Amino acid sequence: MAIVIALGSNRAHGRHGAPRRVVAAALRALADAGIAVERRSRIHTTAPLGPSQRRYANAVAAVATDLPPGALLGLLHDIEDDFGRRRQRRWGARVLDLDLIAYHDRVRGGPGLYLPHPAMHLRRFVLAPMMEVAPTWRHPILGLTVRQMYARLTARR
Ligand SMILES: Nc1nc2c(c(=O)[nH]1)N=C(CO)CN2
Repeated sequence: MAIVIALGSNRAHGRHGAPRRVVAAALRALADAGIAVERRSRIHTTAPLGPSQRRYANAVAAVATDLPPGALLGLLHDIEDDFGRRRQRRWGARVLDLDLIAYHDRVRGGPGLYLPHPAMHLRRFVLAPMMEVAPTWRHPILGLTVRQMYARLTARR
């Protein structure tokens, strides 16, 4: 069981600085917002998926909170806004992206929030850091652990 948030940045922030520092500051912002960060991965530098040319800083956090998923997502959006994220360009360079990846074994099919995150099992930049914080979490639809999903992704290439 785990509530997992993925953090990503590939654009510097005026005050916080480079993407790695943005991610570190965002982890602190979660704690400041009352979200207890139980485990956090190290900050990975990852090749961009999609059109952006810039590398990302990515991390995941396993958190504890009494907030239900929708309220937690709202809080994540508030933190993104505090970091000056602009929402217009899909998959453009971004200061801070916070995704709710998993909420224990909750399954939810939108609108606005899908659980688990529908692409999590295909994204190395989510699964590699998740291996550090929740390798035994099991995907409630696929029936696979993080370790198994990561192995499948790695075997493909
Ligand atoms: N490596 C990497 N690539 C991405 C990422 C990300 O966080 N890391 N986020 C995206 C939009 O959500 C698009 N591409």
